[in-house]
Amino acid sequence: MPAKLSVNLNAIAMLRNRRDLPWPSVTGLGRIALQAGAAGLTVHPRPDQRHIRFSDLPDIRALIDDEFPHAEFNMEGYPTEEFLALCEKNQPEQVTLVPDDPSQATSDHGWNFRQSLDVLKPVVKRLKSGGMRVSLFADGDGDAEAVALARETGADRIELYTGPYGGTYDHPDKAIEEIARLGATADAAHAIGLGVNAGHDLTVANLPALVKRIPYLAEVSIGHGLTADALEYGMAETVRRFRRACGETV
Ligand SMILES: CC(=O)[C@@H](O)[C@H](O)COP(=O)(O)O
Ligand SMILES: NCC(=O)COP(=O)(O)O
Repeated sequence: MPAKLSVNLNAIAMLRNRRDLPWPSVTGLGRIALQAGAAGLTVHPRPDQRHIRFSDLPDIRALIDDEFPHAEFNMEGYPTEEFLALCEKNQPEQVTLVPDDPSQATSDHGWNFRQSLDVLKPVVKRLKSGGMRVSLFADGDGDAEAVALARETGADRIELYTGPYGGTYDHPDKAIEEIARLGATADAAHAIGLGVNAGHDLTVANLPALVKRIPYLAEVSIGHGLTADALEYGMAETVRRFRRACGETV
């Protein structure tokens, strides 16, 4: 079963924010991605709104509801009251909780489930009671005990942080090691009924090995590498290339 592709629009929004102008359009590029067969759209509305603005969220919600009712909206963020209220207002199909400090340049680690269990449990319950699926950002370090704790929060899925794997683009031997670690973590999650997503620094080049190792991978959310390719191939053709890399026949 191919992994579903969710296109992250953060980088599009970062480009838009360079000027006080409405282009490139976040919803316009999101529409092209969905028209090309992406399964959904992902955004990470960071507290400083450096790229995705809170005002983008209802526009993306409306795009999916009005034009692509079978697509999914995935919102990522740290569970502050502000972020949780944004989730409850915009009702994404999935919320991906990440342990990011507002000062972080990007997401670069998963949850410490041993330390954060008591924080995550009520948040997961609140979001699920609001009808949203919950995924937790997790390091692909093969720690089965941590995965069991992720399950204990009540979350539906984990999202494997694939940044270290993405960074092995010029070290094939290290890529094999990272795939093994990610696979072990995924297997531990799958064995106890947790769904498995993945994201961060994924590309057309590194996706096939990940999808092959984790055949039950539910979804990959991709923004930086996909946007870079879209500058070269256009968004529609890039989405088709990434869908093929996810195992889809396109
Ligand atoms: C959670 C994750 O790995 C990414 O989706 C994250 O949203 C990237 O954030 P930036 O686009 O702000 O780097
Ligand atoms: N959760 C990962 C994501 O949404 C996009 O990450 P990246 O492809 O921008 O690194």
